[in-house]
Amino acid sequence: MSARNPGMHLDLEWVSKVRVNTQAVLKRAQQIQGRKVAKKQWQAAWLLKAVTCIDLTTLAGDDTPSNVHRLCMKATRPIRHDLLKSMDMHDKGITTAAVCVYPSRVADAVKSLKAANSSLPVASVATGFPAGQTPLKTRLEEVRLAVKDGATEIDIVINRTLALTGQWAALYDEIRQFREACEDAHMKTILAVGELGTFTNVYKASLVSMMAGSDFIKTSTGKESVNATYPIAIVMVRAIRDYYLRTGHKVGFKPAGGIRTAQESVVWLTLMKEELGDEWLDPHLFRLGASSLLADIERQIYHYVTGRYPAYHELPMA
Ligand SMILES: O=C[C@H](O)COP(=O)(O)O
Repeated sequence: MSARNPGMHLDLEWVSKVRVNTQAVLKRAQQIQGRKVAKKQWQAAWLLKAVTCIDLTTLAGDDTPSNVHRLCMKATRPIRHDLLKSMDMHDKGITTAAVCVYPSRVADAVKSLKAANSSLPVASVATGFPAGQTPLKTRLEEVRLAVKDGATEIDIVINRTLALTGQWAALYDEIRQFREACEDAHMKTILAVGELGTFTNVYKASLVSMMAGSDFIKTSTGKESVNATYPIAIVMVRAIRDYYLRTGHKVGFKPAGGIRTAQESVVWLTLMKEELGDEWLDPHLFRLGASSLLADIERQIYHYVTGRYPAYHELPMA
């Protein structure tokens, strides 16, 4: 992770002046999606880069210590060793960026990774994920407990009621409190963009979250009906750019929810490269929140190495 974003005072004048040009955003998103995809070794290199930026996630009601253990093992060895060897990448220490689990499963993940001698970070969603509709006291306690159990990254959800009713000062105060409860754990703030109504609201919520000290802003929980879309990402990364230009603080970006294909991961990397530059093509400033994306990436790498797609049993851990 990079230097933390300390945040700043709430600048309501800046927030109130925000206007987003919807047509321009849609046009830019189309341009980026239309870029020619790199082929062969260039594509394989992009896919390995994407792997290193994944927060490998399981957020299910039926999560158990054993499926969390399996997730952790996959995160430490995301691509089959022989495939990496064929690409001469077997000794590069390729892992995902982190694993991401519910607060009750943090201790399981920490235990599995420790047993595997891995220093991979454990991220935990918190603050009444996914809806955020629990009392503030409970949401704060959840953050503290996840940190106590060993989470070094906390993905908080914002209070959408406050954002939708324009209570930006109250939203800022809540996020500030979450940031304090995180202590040294890095904080990713989930906007749940599919529930914010307008691009202008998404931009305003991004700004307020960064002003309150978020280290990353994240699109979605994966549980809303609209999750990570390219137009919404354009709005959020432009807020990141504007915040950086005004304050000098670099905030990371994490699209999450519904990202399933290797091809999509390349579009996300292209978007980051074109909008924020090469520095944001790194896990300290870019994460892909996904539960099933890695399986498709490994499948495409298998195809690159062998010239054919694998049968199910050939990538059993995918
Ligand atoms: O934060 C990560 C998301 O919840 C993952 O969503 P997904 O299961 O659609 O990949």
